[in-house]
Amino acid sequence: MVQTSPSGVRAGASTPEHDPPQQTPARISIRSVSKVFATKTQRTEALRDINLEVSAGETVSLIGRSGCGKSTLLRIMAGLLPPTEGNVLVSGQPLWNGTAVESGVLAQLGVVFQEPHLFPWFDIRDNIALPLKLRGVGKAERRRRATELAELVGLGDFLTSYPRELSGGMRQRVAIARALSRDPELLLMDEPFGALDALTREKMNLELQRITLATRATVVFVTHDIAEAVFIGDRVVQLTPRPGRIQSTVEVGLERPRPLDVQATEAFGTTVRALRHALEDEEQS
Ligand SMILES: Nc1ncnc2c1ncn2[C@@H]1O[C@H](COP(=O)(O)OP(=O)(O)OP(=O)(O)O)[C@@H](O)[C@H]1O
Repeated sequence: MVQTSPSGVRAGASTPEHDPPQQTPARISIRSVSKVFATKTQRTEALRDINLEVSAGETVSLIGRSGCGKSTLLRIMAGLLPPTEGNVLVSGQPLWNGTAVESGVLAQLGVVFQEPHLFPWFDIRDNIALPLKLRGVGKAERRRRATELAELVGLGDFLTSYPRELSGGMRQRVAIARALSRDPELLLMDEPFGALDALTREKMNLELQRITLATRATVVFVTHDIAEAVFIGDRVVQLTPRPGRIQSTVEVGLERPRPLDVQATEAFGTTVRALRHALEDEEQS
């Protein structure tokens, strides 16, 4: 386990000031992002000067106490909320052009939320294929790809079922398959398993690992749960609230694929304890 500087930027990673030439751009790069929510009566500085690089194929977990800005950061990365300052680069291309989003860059992203947001009147195959339909992909190709993805997430036998016929974990797997349907460069996940019971959640953690290893997807994963963050992440980035800033970054040096019982190992326990102490220290300061 390696803990890096409070800036959260690893040694050698690019920063706005020092852009290494001839280096493959990070899959996603958050450059000096700040976000202020302002109304007539209230001003909330949700994020201040966030810098973070995520490499291709890497999974980064974002943790922090409620209100520290995790969802705000993910929404900015997903093109749903413009930053007040700074920008997000996807494979070196700016996502934001002022308050407008570059649709070509947006097309490289897949997003999964806590609620799967499936269409009840579409069967599983059509739910998975919806982004392809919106992009004008022909029916035969859509069906082929949706079938392949349903199999990838373990739902090959449920292609013609409807969302109401599936469990919460299965519905969330449909949402993951749908997010993967466009072959995204990057999968952004905001508490995707937060509404599931503990056992289903563990199973989904394993599933996500299997899917990301199979697709080599780059993932940014928001969670409240420290153990989940460590199990899922190659790195865990801790945000601190008011304003949201990166407090620390922990490298998780556990090999993949990780079985569930990796959680009983000393290395796993040490990483979880270090993060818990960091969160407790922050609470007392
Ligand atoms: N649309 C908004 N308008 C005003 N303030 C907002 C808005 N969205 C978020 N905030 C504020 O920004 C801060 C960060 O909120 P955010 O939802 O990003 O935190 P979070 O870490 O995801 O919290 P949680 O873990 O509880 O989901 C909070 O103080 C919140 O009140």
